[in-house]
Amino acid sequence: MAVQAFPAIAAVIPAAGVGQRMQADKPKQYLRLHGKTVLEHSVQPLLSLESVGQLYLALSADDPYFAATGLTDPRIIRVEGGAERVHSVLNALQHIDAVRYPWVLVHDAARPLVRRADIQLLIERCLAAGHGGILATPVRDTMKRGQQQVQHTVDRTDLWHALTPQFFPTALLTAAIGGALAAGVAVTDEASAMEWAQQSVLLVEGHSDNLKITRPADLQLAAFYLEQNR
Ligand SMILES: Nc1ccn([C@@H]2O[C@H](COP(=O)(O)OP(=O)(O)OP(=O)(O)O)[C@@H](O)[C@H]2O)c(=O)n1
Ligand SMILES: C[C@](O)(CO)[C@H](O)COP(=O)(O)O
Repeated sequence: MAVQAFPAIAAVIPAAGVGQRMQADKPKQYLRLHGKTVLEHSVQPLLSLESVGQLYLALSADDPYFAATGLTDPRIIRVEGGAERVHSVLNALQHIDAVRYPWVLVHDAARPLVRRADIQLLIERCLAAGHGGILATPVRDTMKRGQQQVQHTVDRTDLWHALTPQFFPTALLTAAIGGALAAGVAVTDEASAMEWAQQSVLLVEGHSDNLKITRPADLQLAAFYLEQNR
């Protein structure tokens, strides 16, 4: 029996989106990428961690695609998604026994290139710090705010792209998301809710190829990255 290096961890995969920006004939998490669905690629690195005891997959109630994936790991528990990503995540969190699984990883189904090593680094850094955190990459371009015209340049000092997974104490995160939603706060990632709850959030630099499949060109880019010796 291998010694468990980390405490028991639950994982949540929000996978109930329709992928409107992808303009595809099915939700982007079910598009094929190197012989597997995007979802399978996104889930595999989390399932490869012995410390992940349960993986909650938030799917649309009428999802007709999941059954055809190769995802049969007994740790996978299907739950119903919600109107927005945050509702899918919260519904999954509310199924977790936070005593048995005191920590939770939340990872987008649309991020198929996440590296196992980056997930392990996130967990190690957060456990050492004693609070949660996120994988992120520093912004490299000059950033502008505006619509048709530039309003102004945004100072990019200490500016990061938030990625996933995001890793937090289960009970704290569940309470923070519920509170932030009740307060009318826009919660587009788990860290937004933890910031609202005035909890510390660690920034852990991950690889910039951990992209979110969002628009059509992203799938080709993901395939290109997979062909590199990563
Ligand atoms: N109601 C929703 C909306 C999104 N997601 C998931 O949240 C992740 C990130 O969201 P996003 O990239 O915005 O996916 P979609 O909402 O599907 O994309 P779009 O906004 O283009 O429709 C995806 O894995 C998506 O499946 C979810 O579980 N439940
Ligand atoms: C959670 C996330 O991937 C972090 O960057 C991002 O906020 C998801 O945003 P989306 O609009 O739901 O794609």
